[in-house]
Amino acid sequence: MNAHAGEFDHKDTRRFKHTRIGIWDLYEERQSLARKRVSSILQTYAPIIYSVPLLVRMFKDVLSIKRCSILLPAFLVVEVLASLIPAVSLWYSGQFLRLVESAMEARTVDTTVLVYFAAAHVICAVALRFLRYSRDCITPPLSLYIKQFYDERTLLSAAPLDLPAFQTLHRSHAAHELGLGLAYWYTSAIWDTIETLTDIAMMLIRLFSQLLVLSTVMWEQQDGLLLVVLSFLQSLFPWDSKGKEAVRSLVWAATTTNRDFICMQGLRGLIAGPLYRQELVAGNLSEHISARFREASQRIGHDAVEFPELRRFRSFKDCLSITFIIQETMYVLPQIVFALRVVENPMTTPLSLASFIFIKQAFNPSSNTDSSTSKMLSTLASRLSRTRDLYEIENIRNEVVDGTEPFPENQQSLANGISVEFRNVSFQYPGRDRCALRNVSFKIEAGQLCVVVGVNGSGKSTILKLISRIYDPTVGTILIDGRDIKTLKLADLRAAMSILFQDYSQFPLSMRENIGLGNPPLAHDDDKVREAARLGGAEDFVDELPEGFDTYLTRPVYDYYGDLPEGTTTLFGHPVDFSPLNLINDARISGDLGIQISRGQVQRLAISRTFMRSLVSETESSAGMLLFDEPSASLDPMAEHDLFERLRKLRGNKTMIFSTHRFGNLTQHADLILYIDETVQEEGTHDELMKKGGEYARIWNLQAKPFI
Ligand SMILES: Nc1ncnc2c1ncn2[C@@H]1O[C@H](COP(=O)(O)OP(=O)(O)OP(=O)(O)O)[C@@H](O)[C@H]1O
Repeated sequence: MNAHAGEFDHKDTRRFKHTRIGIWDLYEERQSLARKRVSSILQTYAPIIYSVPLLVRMFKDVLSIKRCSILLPAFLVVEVLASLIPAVSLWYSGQFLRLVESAMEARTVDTTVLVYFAAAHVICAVALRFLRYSRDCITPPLSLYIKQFYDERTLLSAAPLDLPAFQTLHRSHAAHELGLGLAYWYTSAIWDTIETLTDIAMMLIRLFSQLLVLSTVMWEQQDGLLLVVLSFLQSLFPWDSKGKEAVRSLVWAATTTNRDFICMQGLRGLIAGPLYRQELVAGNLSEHISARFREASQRIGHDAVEFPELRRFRSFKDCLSITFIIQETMYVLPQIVFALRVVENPMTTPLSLASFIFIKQAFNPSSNTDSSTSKMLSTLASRLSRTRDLYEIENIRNEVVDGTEPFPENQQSLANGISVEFRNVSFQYPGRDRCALRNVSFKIEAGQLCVVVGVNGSGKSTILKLISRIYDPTVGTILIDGRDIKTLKLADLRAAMSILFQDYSQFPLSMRENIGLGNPPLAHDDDKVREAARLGGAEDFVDELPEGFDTYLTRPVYDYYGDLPEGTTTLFGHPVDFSPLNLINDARISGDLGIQISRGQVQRLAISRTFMRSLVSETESSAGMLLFDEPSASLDPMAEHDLFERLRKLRGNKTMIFSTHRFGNLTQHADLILYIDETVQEEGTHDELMKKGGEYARIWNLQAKPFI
């Protein structure tokens, strides 16, 4: 779609026409018939016209790559020469045609000239082969360097994005592709665009040079030029409508609100996604899903398809419209003109039949690939849009604005903890109507142990996310050591605290790196990594893994295999068995070979990462505040008990904030308990809140009851 975000207001019925196509709602910009025709041509060439600045930027960037500054011009020179050769060849064919015509009239032929033409033809053919060979030599390194350059550049642009910006990116069109990781194939868009652009440019050079040659050759023939121009125009514009969609406006969008179709797509994703398979099998869900899918599909009927399919199917009838019939006629226009002129002047044929056939052949769809022109252009449109997406990533700005003041002023002060104060803070997640936090105020003094408790969805995690500035409050102020959090440099703020999120993840890296990333400056220090693993309770199980700390649980690289599946035999009877390759991997890097760790072990790994930052690096970079969001959710009671013991012993005077809905282990040691439900409902120590007999006391008693 060519409309930019914000311009497309489908509710504006004066500008946009709404059509229902099966389950899809199509919104198209209204256009007059004349505009529609222009627009159909524009639609074909518009991607190039609109993208000129983007293309200039892209070529500049590519030329700035060291080796490409030579390879790209060389590639273009070879391409230009190769596309001029058909014109040279055509010139000789024209001369040859004249020779034959005069030979037929005079009944004699000059053999020297004949040999000269034959030799010229052979030289053209050899030169063309040589140029194609040169192109094949230049293309692989050129495309490789370009891909590598953009691969790195995209990764570097996406890496510093904060969470809101990244989520915005994910909601956008680009993210759909980006979701596949900053995939290598995605960055190939640049090379694909260059290749398609070159193909189109060369096709135009070929056509124009042939036009020039033909005009010269046909100059003296009465209707020669007219027929040359008519045939040329056919080649230039995508008049042919065979199998193509009906003309549509440049600005359009299609959406569906059909719940059955949406559900069907969801079920498709559920079946395809490796993440869900375990639960599908365990929950015996396959039959249910199949039945749901069939039910929904039957309800929708034949319209249960993606929009382009449905649109193509429906637009068959458009192919019978008057416009399309006129277009078809355009194809045979040169023949009609030729026939009419012959009928008009039967005695003095304005153009010989041989010349006419010659012109037709010069613009023959199969020899000039003009039938694929529109296909090339539509391919270019999609490639350009991928290229634009790629550049868009660089333009995305972080939503959490960096502060300017260093923090803390004195690094030693971190050892005594950091204070946090919320003043009338409210927060609404982007796209949500409801507040996750409403008018929250509290103060946690430096060095205090604070436990935030509350039921599911009460806003506990959100408090921690605001303290670490994953998001900024919608209203209100947060003070860190008495200073507005927004004024502090983000890097300093985050270095001064360590946070373990509830939705921690296991990175697709080795165990060592999974832990080491908690504190990158110390990641190379094996002793520190091991110590962090011990404190986080991960050391024992990591040691038992096949490669110990070098083990990868998920292999981040895919292997590629031939087309014959494992277990079959080749034509010569050799069994196809890829297991030796697996063994190589087994020795080097395990991943995806059946190694799985439990959820609790993944949590221990994440805790070890937090320890790496907060406790191991006492001297190098000390964190003054430790934030833990449900750190023991997947731990067994022993592990939970040990973890809290270790944490309390190691924390010294640092501020520690826990979020939990399990009250027992921690709350009794807390200096401050915040009972949250959208806002602070109760506040105090365990004894104070028990005495108060409010909601905290009620839930505590509820949890303690089975043990008393
Ligand atoms: N990324 C998000 N986008 C939109 N809404 C969110 C997001 N994260 C949380 N919410 C919503 O904000 C509210 C508070 O969520 P929060 O995660 O802070 O609760 P919690 O008390 O930590 O819950 P739990 O005990 O289940 O972890 C909930 O209604 C939740 O649905």
